[in-house]
Amino acid sequence: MIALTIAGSDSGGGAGIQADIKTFQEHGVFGTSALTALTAQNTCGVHDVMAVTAQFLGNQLRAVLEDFSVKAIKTGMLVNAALMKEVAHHVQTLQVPLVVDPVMIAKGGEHLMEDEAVETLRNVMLPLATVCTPNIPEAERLTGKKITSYADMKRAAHQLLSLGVQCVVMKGGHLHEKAATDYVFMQSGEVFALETPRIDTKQTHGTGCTFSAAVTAQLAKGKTVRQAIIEAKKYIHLAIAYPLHIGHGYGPTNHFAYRQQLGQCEVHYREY
Ligand SMILES: Nc1ncnc2c1ncn2[C@@H]1O[C@H](COP(=O)(O)OP(=O)(O)O)[C@@H](O)[C@H]1O
Ligand SMILES: Cc1ncc(COP(=O)(O)O)c(N)n1
Repeated sequence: MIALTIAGSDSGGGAGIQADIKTFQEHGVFGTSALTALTAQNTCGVHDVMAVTAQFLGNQLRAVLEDFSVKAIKTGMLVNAALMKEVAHHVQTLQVPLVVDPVMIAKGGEHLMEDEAVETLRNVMLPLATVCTPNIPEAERLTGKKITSYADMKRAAHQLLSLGVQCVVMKGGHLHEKAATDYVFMQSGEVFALETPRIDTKQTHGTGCTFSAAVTAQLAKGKTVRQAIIEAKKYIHLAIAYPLHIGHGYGPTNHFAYRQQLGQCEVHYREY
């Protein structure tokens, strides 16, 4: 099985392309990549960003897509509107699931996407997405409305579904302090919540990338969207629950924890 990640490089190895490829590998999926940017980054912050040109991104995508039978694709840090349009140009005719993680701001507050690119992310990338995985601030930015309750989240999800996204995973951790709950809204009208205990930790660098890469790996293996999201939730929970304790800031998650069976993870599933 082969998956493709289109994202930025994190020199610290916990987020971005590095997190994606490690996650693919841990799921038994061969990872290919197209880089949108290099970041000089560690667990303490992002020190510098160098974006590639749209032409160079296009060359990487062509090289990968003309040689490999890619079964699922994810996008992470896309930087600017020109790179988003280049990605859309290459993926829009492919009949493979696309996971769009709308990466905007790093945990340390540094911008990973130009502000004005939000419109292109919404109008060009989201209509192509099988799954979109915003956290609350990203969903607020995409919809232009504040989210402080389940009702707000539902309204925002429906706004995103109306753009053509097949499934919206609202990472609602920001609303429920005691649990890490994600709310899943499907184009079919199905809604369910996935809940795991919230781990009290600072070692959350790359959680969003890792979660969306796990969804992508599962889709590449032929799992349904629902199965992929549930398995990814287990993967990210274990990666957070058994940290590596490396770096001096917000440490990375443990990409090995799931395959090495370091612990159990019960995902509490609730239908709405
Ligand atoms: N402290 C935590 N304990 C358990 N799960 C968490 C914790 N923080 C985040 N998660 C889970 O990790 C996944 C990624 O979410 P999140 O950290 O909100 O993404 P992002 O990096 O985009 O902000 C979600 O499934 C979320 O529920
Ligand atoms: C290259 C790159 N891409 C994405 C993120 C966001 O990380 P997170 O998964 O913690 O939101 C990051 N810090 N660096």
